Amino acid sequence: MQGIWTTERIRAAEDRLLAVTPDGELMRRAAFGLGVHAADMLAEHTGSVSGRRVTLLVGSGNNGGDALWAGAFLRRRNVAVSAILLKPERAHGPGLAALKRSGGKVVSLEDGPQWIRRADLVVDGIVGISARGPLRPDAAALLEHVSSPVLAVDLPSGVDPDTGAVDGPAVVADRTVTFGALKPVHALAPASCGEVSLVDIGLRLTDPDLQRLDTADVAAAWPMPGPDDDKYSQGVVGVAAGSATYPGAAVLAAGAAVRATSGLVRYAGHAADVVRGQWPEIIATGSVTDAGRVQAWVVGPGIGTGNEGRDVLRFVLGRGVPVCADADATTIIARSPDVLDARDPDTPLVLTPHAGEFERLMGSPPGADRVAAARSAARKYDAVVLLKGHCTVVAAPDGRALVNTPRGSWLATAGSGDVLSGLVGALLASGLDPWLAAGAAAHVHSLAGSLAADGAPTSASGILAAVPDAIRSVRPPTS
Ligand SMILES: NC(=O)C1=CN([C@@H]2O[C@H](COP(=O)(O)OP(=O)(O)OC[C@H]3O[C@@H](n4cnc5c(N)ncnc54)[C@H](O)[C@@H]3O)[C@@H](O)[C@H]2O)[C@H](O)CC1
Ligand SMILES: [K+]
Repeated sequence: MQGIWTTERIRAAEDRLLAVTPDGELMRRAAFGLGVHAADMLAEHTGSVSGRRVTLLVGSGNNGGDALWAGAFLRRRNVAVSAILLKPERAHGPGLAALKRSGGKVVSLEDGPQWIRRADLVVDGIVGISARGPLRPDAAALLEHVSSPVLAVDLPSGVDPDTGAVDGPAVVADRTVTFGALKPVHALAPASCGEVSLVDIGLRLTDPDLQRLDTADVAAAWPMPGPDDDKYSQGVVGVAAGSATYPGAAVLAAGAAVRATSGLVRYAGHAADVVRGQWPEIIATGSVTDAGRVQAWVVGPGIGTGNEGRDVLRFVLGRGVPVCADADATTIIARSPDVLDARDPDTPLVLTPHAGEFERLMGSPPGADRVAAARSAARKYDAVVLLKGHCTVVAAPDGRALVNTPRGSWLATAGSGDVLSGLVGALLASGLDPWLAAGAAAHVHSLAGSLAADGAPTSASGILAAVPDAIRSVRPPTS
């Protein structure tokens, strides 16, 4: 898993490292890596480095210092470097001196726009991990003139470093070069960061505040049949979803469970005939009380929020096996929390709210800090909470949190959540840790969305059809 640390943790680690490192050494390490990436971007976008023009946007802190030192390094490659100082009197002294010594230019804020317009690359050294609030007006005004590729120093200015929230003018970078460790913004604001590269400056951190699954984690977690397996041994999942009026949610959720693993899938509900017709391998019955033994339940998509839906949810919660409560089940829990009394406290529960369902559960929307929001819901309901959004956040009651950085916005389509709930349920039935099950399901769901879309809008059926290829992309067939 990729570790992600808050700016507070990173600053503390930097301070410890600064105490044992020669003055300015850390910054030069960071800036050298930044300079290499800047040259790489020039070559990529213009075909050459020497003779190209780079304009630095320089704030009043060390973020600006990184940019100035990187400019000095670029001068060695015969790049024409000009620096716009947002606060000339507070610009990083040694960095500014280094740039001047190397032949870099300092231009006034007033002349800044023309130097931005003629640049082959703009380097955003306005503000880094000490950013507070939206971008200040003088900095925001400069962004209007940017037409070249943008390289963000540490993080794109104007984006909250710890939440990834953007609530005003902000840099949109083609590439972000960060130093020492990933910050939450790098996983939570992919549209602002562009491609994220990490430069090692010797920072060593443990016990991350946030994590991101990498392919190897998902591959290791995903259950695959072995020589000693049979249809039961990989976990049987029950799906209580849909209705005679709305069978689609049942078909999608149950179908996703079929595609997720090789375990047996049982369906229970009024859409049994339609589900049986679409998925002959599913054992379908009209009622959860007739469904037989399962190792996990998915409940909610399309069951309705009336008494019958509540009875189905109460029954499923009382079975003593992990439950993924999605869609209508989330609304029932929000309206009638006493339904959770049917749940044995040791029974793992995964809630999968989107923002609206979250508001019903918690009484207010997730807000800017979606990791904190998911954690608060996880504590309140003693459940794993998979908070859907452009970036899905999965929080566990014990405080663990992971984020899934999306590949585009292809999942924003009707029925996509039904597919996700089926994937979660199948992984729960396989015995996976519920937090990891939700995270791995979200990872494969996101992959399936981008594979199904392949650059054009897709639908839940397309996402469902792409699940096997998404699994193959993390677990290439061995035989
Ligand atoms: N510690 C090190 O040696 C290393 C630091 N690195 C770089 O340093 C920055 C963090 O630097 P810091 O001086 O703490 O602050 P910033 O440069 O991020 O910004 C401070 C500066 O910016 C102004 N400011 C704050 N909020 C805004 C805003 N919303 N809009 C505009 N301006 C804003 C404020 O006036 C402050 O003075 C870190 O990100 C790295 O880039 C390296 O990592 C190497 C090691
Ligand atoms: K920046």
